[in-house]
Amino acid sequence: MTDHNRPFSEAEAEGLYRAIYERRDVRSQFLPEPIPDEVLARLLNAAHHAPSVGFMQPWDFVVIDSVEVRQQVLSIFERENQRAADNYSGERQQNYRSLKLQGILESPINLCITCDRSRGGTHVLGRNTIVETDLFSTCLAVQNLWLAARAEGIGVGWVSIIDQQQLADTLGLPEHVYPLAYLCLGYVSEFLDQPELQTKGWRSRLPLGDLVRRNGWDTRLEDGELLRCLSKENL
Ligand SMILES: Cc1cc2c(cc1C)N(C[C@H](O)[C@H](O)[C@H](O)COP(=O)(O)O)c1[nH]c(=O)[nH]c(=O)c1N2
Repeated sequence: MTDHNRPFSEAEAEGLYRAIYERRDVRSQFLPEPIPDEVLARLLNAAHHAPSVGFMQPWDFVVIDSVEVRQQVLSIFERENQRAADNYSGERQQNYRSLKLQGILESPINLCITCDRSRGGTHVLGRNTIVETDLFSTCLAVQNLWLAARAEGIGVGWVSIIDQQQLADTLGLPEHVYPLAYLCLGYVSEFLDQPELQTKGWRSRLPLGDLVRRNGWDTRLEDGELLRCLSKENL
């Protein structure tokens, strides 16, 4: 009988950490080959095993392989991306415009992970005070899928430069269903070592030691073992 309480073997733990560290947001490296349904089903099942407030499971998965629908979503992206570029000027704007921020048509499958805000009725256990916990839960489903996809050699790119209402209309979502994540999925030519925004000089990973505080906001880690270990992790 399997002992479900045993810790992961070293190789299993390493696999999990690999998925975490080598997961990338993918926009430019998609290959057109299709994702077999069997593999897609595994990814959706990984998402479906995410934690959720009151076991609400507020997600649905809208699988989009129609080129026509994807073209409509791309148009929504293009309008919003133009507006986003207007937030910058000069060199920063040029850099922004040079970034590839979606792979809607290049990836074989787009997936909208939605959050049904009414699932489970009016009183969901744990959602009495913080009503956004249904959205948080759905984000965890996205992350489960993202990590499982990495382990399967499949890239995922999250496209959020999109007007949510226009997206909801395009997909015919009911009013109580929120389009939380629009994702592009496909096999890739490579997974980059670093976030693309970092290699393109947009923004770098922050030093972890600067982000850890103790017992309250005002106390940073000045020295000690934890800070030394965190600095090592950062390398
Ligand atoms: C909620 C949310 C929304 C977006 C993203 C992520 C998340 C979590 N990211 C991807 C983001 O840029 C990326 O995760 C970071 O740059 C870090 O890179 P890696 O994911 O580690 O490769 C993203 N990327 C992109 O090209 N277009 C987009 O619209 C978005 N939107």
